[in-house]
Amino acid sequence: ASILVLISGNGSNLQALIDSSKSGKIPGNITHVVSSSSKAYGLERAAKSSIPTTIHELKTYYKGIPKENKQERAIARSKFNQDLVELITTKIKPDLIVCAGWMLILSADFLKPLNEANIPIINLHPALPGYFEGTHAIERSWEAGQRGEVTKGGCMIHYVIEEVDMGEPLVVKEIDVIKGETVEKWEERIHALEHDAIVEGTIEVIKSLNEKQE
Ligand SMILES: N[C@@H]1O[C@H](COP(=O)(O)O)[C@@H](O)[C@H]1O
Repeated sequence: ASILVLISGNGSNLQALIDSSKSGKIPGNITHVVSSSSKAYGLERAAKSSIPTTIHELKTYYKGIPKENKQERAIARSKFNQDLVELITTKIKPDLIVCAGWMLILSADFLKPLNEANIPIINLHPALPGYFEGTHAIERSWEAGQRGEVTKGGCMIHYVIEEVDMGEPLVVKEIDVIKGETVEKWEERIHALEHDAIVEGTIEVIKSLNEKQE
C-alpha cells in the first residue's frame, strides 16, 4: 500500500511510520509527506529517508487578505483545500492518508472528494475517545487528571470526519493518571503510546483495504 503522511511539526510519529515501513512491520511504503509548515522538522526526517515532500502552507493563501475579511479568507481556505485534494488525487494517488500531527482542520470540501475516491484518512489524537477534542489535549488531560476529574488518559487513532477528533476509533491506548506527575512526564508517556498506536492504526487500515480487494 502507498501511504501519504500529513504533518505540521517535529514528526516523531512520522519517524515511527518510516521505521516500521522500512522494517516491514507496516506492509506498505510512505510515498509522500505533505507538511502544513516549511519549518517542520518532519521534512528533514522524510528527506533523510528519500521520501518526496510538499510544503502546503495556509499563510501563502492568506497573503494580503486582512484578518477581518472573513469572506476572502474563507475563499482562500477553500482554495487551499481544493489544491491539496488536486495534488493528492492527480499526483500522489495514495491508498491511504495518515494525519500524524497535522494541525489544520480537514473540512467537508477536503474530505468529500477523498471519500468519493475511497481513500481512507486516519488521524492521531492524544486523548481518549470523547475527551479533549481539539488542540492542547495533552496539557488539558494532564490538568484534569491532577484535579482528579479523570483517572486515565491516552491516545487514539480514528477515521477523520468533519467533527474534529470525533471519527470512529480504530486504535485506543490508555495510561493511568499518576498524581503529582509533571506534565512533561505525562507528555512523554503519551508520545510513547502514540508511536505504537499510529503504526497499529496504519496496519489496520491496510488490512481492511486488502480485505476489500479480495
Ligand atoms: N496532534 C498531536 O501533535 C503531536 C505531533 O507530534 P510529532 O509526530 O510531530 O512529533 C502528537 O502529540 C499528536 O497527537
